[in-house]
Parts: sequence; structure tokens; C-alpha cells
Amino acid sequence: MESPDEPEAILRGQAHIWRQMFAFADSMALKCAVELRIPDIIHSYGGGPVTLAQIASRIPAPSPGTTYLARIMRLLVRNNIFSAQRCQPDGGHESQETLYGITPSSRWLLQGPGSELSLAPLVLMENHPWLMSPWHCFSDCIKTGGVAFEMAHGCKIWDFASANPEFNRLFNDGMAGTSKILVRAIVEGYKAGFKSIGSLVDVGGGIGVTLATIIKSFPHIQGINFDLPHVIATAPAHDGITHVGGDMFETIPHAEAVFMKGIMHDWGNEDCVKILRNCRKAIPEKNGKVIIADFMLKPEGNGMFDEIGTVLDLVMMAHCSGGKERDELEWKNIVEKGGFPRYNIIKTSSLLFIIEAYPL
Ligand SMILES: C[S@@+](CC[C@H](N)C(=O)[O-])C[C@H]1O[C@@H](n2cnc3c(N)ncnc32)[C@H](O)[C@@H]1O
Repeated sequence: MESPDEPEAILRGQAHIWRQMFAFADSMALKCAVELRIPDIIHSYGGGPVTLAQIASRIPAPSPGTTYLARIMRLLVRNNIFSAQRCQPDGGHESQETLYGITPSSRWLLQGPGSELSLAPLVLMENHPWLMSPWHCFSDCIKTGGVAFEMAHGCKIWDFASANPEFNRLFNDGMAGTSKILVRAIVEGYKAGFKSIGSLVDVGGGIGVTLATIIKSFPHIQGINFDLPHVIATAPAHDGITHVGGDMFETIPHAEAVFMKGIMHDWGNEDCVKILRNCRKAIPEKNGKVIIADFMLKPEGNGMFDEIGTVLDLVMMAHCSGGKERDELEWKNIVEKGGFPRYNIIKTSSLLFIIEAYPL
């Protein structure tokens, strides 16, 4: 094995820091491609191969800068977001032309036809300066114990959303887009669990996309979508769903079961226990249950979604007050303290796990 003091290892360490220092270039190039809808443009040509000129011709601008575009594409090809092959135009020998294509990754970035399941809204949301600025506050947070989002914006994320309709839309669209992907896996992985429920309240359900997807598969369920009033105010009507505005720290509408996706990881342990206790009051003692769909941290794991866990944990640190990802033991502790001594953990085919918790 190479010693860490070998000149080669030291040089490789330096190269590694260069790459890490500019890791944001990857997400900024990705964001640029999504903003310009490059995946959709290539998809409209049957997924490629397409020339740079063909891509540029579909960008809505009088004369798009193709030299900039080529450089963005070069990095995205290197990151396997797009594929590239070289060809010689007209059989000539002087210059080679690059032809671009879609990859299994860029399929997840479509926003037009074929985009039913898309991560594009989340790319735009997470990389917006509003959500990027708290990342600059981590060292101050460590020194003072403050909350990054509050340091950057002077208020909690939910109050910022309430006061800023554009951020509210950006956030809700990002959540709703991702939900379509994750809920498909939840519905698939928890069929028997949903079949036995007559009514379900989705706590922090956003604009109702998650619950609408569940109810499409299980139309016998009466759904209540519950979120803060400013979110409910923008929620479209969905068949089989009643929207209710309120605060989960006050009271939660009654139903046979409570569903919560991506809620617990927004909050610290004490707040989670408060929410779970209110969930317990909202469901029948006998046969009631809480269905938590959230991430399960496995920092050393080598599963497909394990690596993103430590990153998502910092996303929670950047945006939420006390939010964090949890490993199995941490989940056990808050679920039990919240009044649910019995629970099962079910893995889905997405990055989320289901924790099905019972009051008895
Ligand atoms: C991370 S989002 C998850 C949205 C949705 N469950 C999903 O997975 O797409 C958290 C949601 O919790 C809602 N929320 C935050 N504080 C709340 C409160 N006190 N009562 C009810 N909902 C709240 C937010 O408005 C937001 O819609």
C-alpha cells in the first residue's frame, strides 16, 4: 500500500483538494442545464446524438453563446450527466464535432414531455441563492450555536416561505416534484399497510401531491392534507382530499392513520417528540398508526443512496432549525419517546424508509 508521505500520494491529495474546492461547479453546471432545459432539448431529438448548434438553436435567446455552452457541456459530460461522441463533420479531417446524448442521469432532469418523474424542480430549488446562502454560515453556527437559515435570512424557513410567495412556490414545486418519485416507491413498498386504512391525514403534506398519489392507488381512503395556512392557500383541489390549514405543534386533524413524509428530519428530537405526541392524539389508540417516510442514515453503508445521507444531513442543517438525518437507534429513541413503543421499519426502492409506528 502507498504510504501517505509518498510524493505521489501528497500530489494526489492536492488534486483532491482542487476538486473539492470547486465541487459547487458541478451543481452550478447542472442548474444551468436545467434552466436552459438542455435535457428536454436533447430528448426532443430522440435523446441524441445532437450537435451543439442543434442544442443552441432551441435555447430561447437571439444568439446563445455556444462557446460558453460547449464548456458547460464538457463538464457535464465528464460528470456523466450527458453522453458525448466525437465525429468528423462532412467526412472532413480538420475539426471534430461533439454529438451529445441523454444518459440515465439526465432522464431525471426532464421538464417537458416524458418528465412525469423529474428532479428538475428540486435542482432549481436547492441551488437557488435563497437556499445556498445559509451554507455559508456553518462555521458561525458551530461557533455560536445559531441556525444557518436564520443567520442568512433573519427568520425560520417556514416564516420566510409565508412572507415570500415566490420562495413558497419554488419550495412547494421542489417538494411536489420529488414527491411524485418517492411516493411511487412508497405506494409500491407499503401496499398492505395502505389497504387496511380508511382515513389518512398527511401532516406537512405540502400542496397535496403526495396524498393525491396515494389515494389514486387506494381510492377507498379518505384523505386530509394538512399543512401551514400559507401552503394550503396555494394547494390545488385533488379528488378524495380535504385540505386543512393549521399548525402540527398545536393540533392534528383526526384520522385512522397519520402519514408524514420528510417532516421529522426537518426538526430536532424534542420537536419530533412533540409532533409525535400530537399524532398519537389524532389517531385511535386501537389500530391507529403513524407512517413516517423519511431517510435512514447509514454513514458507513455502501447502498445506492447511503452516500447522499451525510449530504442530506447537512441540507437539513442549512435549512431547518434542529433538522437532521437519523440512524436506526436515533429513530427508535424519538419514536418511543413520542408514545409509540411498537414499530416496523420497511425499506422502499427509493431513498426513503417507512417507519410504521403503533401506540400499543
Ligand atoms: C420538507 S417539507 C415536506 C413536504 C411534503 N411532506 C413532501 O414530502 O413533499 C415540510 C412541510 O412541513 C410543513 N410545515 C412546517 N411547519 C409546519 C407546522 N408547524 N404545521 C404543519 N405543517 C408544517 C411545511 O410547510 C412543508 O410543507
